[in-house]
Amino acid sequence: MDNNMNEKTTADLENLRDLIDGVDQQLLHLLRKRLDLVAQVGAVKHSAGVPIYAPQREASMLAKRRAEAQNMNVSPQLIEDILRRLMRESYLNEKDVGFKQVKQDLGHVVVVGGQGKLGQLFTQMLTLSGYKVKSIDKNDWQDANAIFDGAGLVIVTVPINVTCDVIREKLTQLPSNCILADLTSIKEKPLAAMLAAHKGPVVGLHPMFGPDVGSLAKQVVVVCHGRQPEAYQWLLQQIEIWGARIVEAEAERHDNAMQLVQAMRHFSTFVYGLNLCKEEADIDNLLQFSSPIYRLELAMVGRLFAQDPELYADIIFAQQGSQHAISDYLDNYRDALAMLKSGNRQEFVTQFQRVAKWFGDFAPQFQHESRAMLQSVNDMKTG
Ligand SMILES: C=C(O[C@@H]1C=C(C(=O)O)C=C[C@H]1O)C(=O)O
Repeated sequence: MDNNMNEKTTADLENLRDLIDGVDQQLLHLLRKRLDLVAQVGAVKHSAGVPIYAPQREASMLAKRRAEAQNMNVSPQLIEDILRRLMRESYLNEKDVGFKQVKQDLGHVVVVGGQGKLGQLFTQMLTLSGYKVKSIDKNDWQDANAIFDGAGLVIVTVPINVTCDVIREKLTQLPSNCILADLTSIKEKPLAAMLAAHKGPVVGLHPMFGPDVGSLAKQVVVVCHGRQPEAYQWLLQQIEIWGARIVEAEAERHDNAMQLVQAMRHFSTFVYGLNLCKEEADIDNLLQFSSPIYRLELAMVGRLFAQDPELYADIIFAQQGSQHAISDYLDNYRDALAMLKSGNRQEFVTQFQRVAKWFGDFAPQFQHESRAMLQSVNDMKTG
């Protein structure tokens, strides 16, 4: 009765609500119990070196709970949603006990760009796995010799536009058995620069996530092999123990995909924001009228502008090829606009059907996936 003073109520309603409060409190105790068990799982995994994320266990557990829910006349989707949310919590909690250290006799790790957000994330994950990590950043190069001496792994994670220069100018004297890796979101040029600068093991990595993920469970790390894969196999295993999936790719193909997945995507988001700004759209007002999908879209656009412009400039300006992808988009936009201006409604329907056919089974799959997202956006609403 504390905060629902203004909402209409009756004695019957209050009685039922007390019972619901009791059930929710029991749920809370069960959650505590589950978290404690998960913490024990985390400790066992830590000593056994078992990955934090166990997809087969999850699938079989979900299938059983869904079947049981059905028998109890509970929506299977409800229990699945709840368990998925709980599993997300598990990944975070399992992380607290640390991770098994795959490579015991490495020497230390140097993170070049250790002050950056991704550098900090990898430093944290490596430290949680028992490695000694030293960081070197813009202003520390006078201490370089001491920092690199005895390093077993050097990870470069500096802005894209200086990555190759840093590799070429600073990383030519590494110990010969040291692994040289980078985390840049383009792969061809940094990989070539690393292979030229260093004669030992080389690997290109691209973590396909931002530094705010919390846990690496289910995230993807792209690997482009450079030289002596047997020497850095342990690193890939270590990343898998953190919960991520390793996807091998050829550098040129990866970079081509990034023109669409990153440069084009972020650029069109940027233009969307620019347009809202120039049109002096009233965001408060738009939100008042927003459908869940608009809210989600605005969130995806707005979150870009909460981040570092340099990072996105880097991604968008990194590859010449991105300009072609973006120009093609503009051409298609222009053609579509001409179709609209000419009032050719039939042509719109025809093109729509063409795209739908091209999406094929992905269209209904994406509709299903996005339904869950839209519902949770709606759940987030308060007043
Ligand atoms: C708890 C575990 O770790 C993860 C979390 C799970 C959960 O919270 O139920 C299930 C599988 C794993 O992805 C486990 O392996 O059992």
